[in-house]
Amino acid sequence: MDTAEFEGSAQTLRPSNVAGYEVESVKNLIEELGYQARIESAGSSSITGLSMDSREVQSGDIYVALPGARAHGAEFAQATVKSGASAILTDARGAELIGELPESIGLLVCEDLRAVVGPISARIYNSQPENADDFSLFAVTGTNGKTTTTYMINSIMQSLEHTTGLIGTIEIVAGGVAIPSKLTTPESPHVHSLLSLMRERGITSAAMEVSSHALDYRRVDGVRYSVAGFTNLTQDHLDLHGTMDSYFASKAALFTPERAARAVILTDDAWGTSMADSADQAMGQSNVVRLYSNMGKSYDVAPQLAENDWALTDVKRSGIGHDFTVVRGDGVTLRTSTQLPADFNVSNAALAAVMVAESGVDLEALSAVLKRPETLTPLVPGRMQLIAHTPTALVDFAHNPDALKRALEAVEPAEADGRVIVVFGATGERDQTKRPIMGDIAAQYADIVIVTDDDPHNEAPAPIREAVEAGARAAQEQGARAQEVHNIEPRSRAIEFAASIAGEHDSIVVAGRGHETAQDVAGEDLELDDRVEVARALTQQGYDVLPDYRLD
Ligand SMILES: CC(=O)N[C@H]1[C@@H](OP(=O)(O)OP(=O)(O)OC[C@H]2O[C@@H](n3ccc(=O)[nH]c3=O)[C@H](O)[C@@H]2O)O[C@H](CO)[C@@H](O)[C@@H]1O[C@H](C)C(=O)N[C@@H](C)C(=O)N[C@H](CCC(=O)O)C(=O)O
Ligand SMILES: Nc1ncnc2c1ncn2[C@@H]1O[C@H](COP(=O)(O)OP(=O)(O)OP(=O)(O)O)[C@@H](O)[C@H]1O
Repeated sequence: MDTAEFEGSAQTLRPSNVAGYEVESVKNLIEELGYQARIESAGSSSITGLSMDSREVQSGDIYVALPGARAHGAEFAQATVKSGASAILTDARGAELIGELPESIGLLVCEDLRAVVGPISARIYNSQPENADDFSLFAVTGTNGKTTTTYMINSIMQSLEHTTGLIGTIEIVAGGVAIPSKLTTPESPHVHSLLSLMRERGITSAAMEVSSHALDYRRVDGVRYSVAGFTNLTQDHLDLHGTMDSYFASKAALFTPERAARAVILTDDAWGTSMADSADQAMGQSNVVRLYSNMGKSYDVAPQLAENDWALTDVKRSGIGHDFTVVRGDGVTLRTSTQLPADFNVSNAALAAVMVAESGVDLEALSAVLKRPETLTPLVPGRMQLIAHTPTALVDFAHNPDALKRALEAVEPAEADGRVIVVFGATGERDQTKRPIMGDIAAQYADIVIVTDDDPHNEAPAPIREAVEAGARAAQEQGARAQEVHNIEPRSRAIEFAASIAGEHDSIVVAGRGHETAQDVAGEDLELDDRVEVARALTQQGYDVLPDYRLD
């Protein structure tokens, strides 16, 4: 693989084999999709790319000027002419805003812009050629576990000798080469250009995180996954979705025949069951697979399984992880293990294994690679990432109530005098209702609660901390476990404090920021890597840390 050719970001990289399109053919495609479009000006330049952001327009692009929450994309259309745009696709209001355009630039008007931009991107970039079954494309959605599960799928597919791609929160990787990106799920023009680029470079399997934002903003329209998986649904992102029901509806949109050939749904609670029922209705029962994982714990009595459903059994603690088996209703059995800590990683690993099994790979080959302990133990940066053994110190990305609870449960010290110490905060300008709830959970599952800043963004940090602290103190008053609740900023000092009070038998969890290396405070990115801070603070206290984090 030629790494030099990947220089650029998900926002700028384009496949090379792109046929040109005329404005007329884009109009025809919109009509084929069942929407209306009208040509204001045919223009004279061929369309070879697509962009939804004026700042990313490249020569030959059709610029899709959308109305947004803050601006109308049409306000930036004139700038795209200078960047070499061939045409502009906008709505009637956008067409008015744009004003005069040079004759060579096409202008197409349609009122359903978000609905058409994905399929148009798919066509322009030919991202999923018809009858091409040589590419396995996996999608994972759910509140928590998307990144971890996609890393696990990626690792399995690599073990099966595929050249793989990964698209998600931490990074986009194509054939081992990282491509910088801004979003968990990039905008649809980027998704389609990346998929096409991956095909061009000989990649045969990709795993992708699909956020609820992506489904709401139609970033994966025009993509059809071989297998789509669901992890779980718990409180998060209510600032966008308003209610859990509407959050559920956003996620359910992935499990439709247009978007996925097959679905694997973790069915551990009422949301999982509803998701599987909804998928049954949309995709037909034979294409929907239920996976019963009992939240990552062994079933004493395995549930009654339909022929194509799976269940987790025989979970046994092994090192910091677990050995386990997944069994299908028809008797197929896969025994495997993961060394990533926590019950939820057993669920994630089971989901990854079953999604790959359901993608049509050879089950004997799969069974063989799953026997290797490393297959389901990829390094997932900032997810339950161990920094030191004594005391146990982990950096984790838990930034919502369920993840925090389950991360804290997973680090319960083995020794009677061991305590759980948690350092965390809440993000500014996001779901405010989470703040006291996370404080409450911390006080219930930790002995020492240290509230600090997460990414305040443009919100004042002190009131965010106070809201979290109030939740912890209220729980404490009701007899929760926490002996102490502290409110300390900045985050590095909170981590230092945790290290300074930690005894050898304690567990420290620094939660919320995971792999992130910059903290957004009032629009300024301050350098901050929890893993480095934890290592530094523990080293100062005379504790040893894992080799990757030893200071020179
Ligand atoms: C809340 C949210 O998701 N907003 C998305 C939305 O923005 P918006 O409606 O406010 O757009 P706007 O700023 O009014 O601009 C309108 C249009 O003008 C364009 N524009 C704007 C300025 C300019 O100079 N030139 C230009 O072309 C914009 O690209 C946009 O198309 O539409 C834009 C274009 O489609 C998205 O880029 C933008 O995502 C922003 C960047 C974002 O940060 N989204 C986050 C919250 C997100 O999607 N996160 C999820 C993960 C969540 C999780 O699981 O934690 C993700 O998948 O990453
Ligand atoms: N299956 C799970 N159930 C509950 N919590 C989980 C699960 N898997 C991971 N977590 C917790 O959620 C955090 C985020 O995990 P991960 O990054 O894999 O999920 P994600 O869905 O990609 O999250 P995000 O969309 O916020 O990036 C982890 O650090 C861990 O605390």
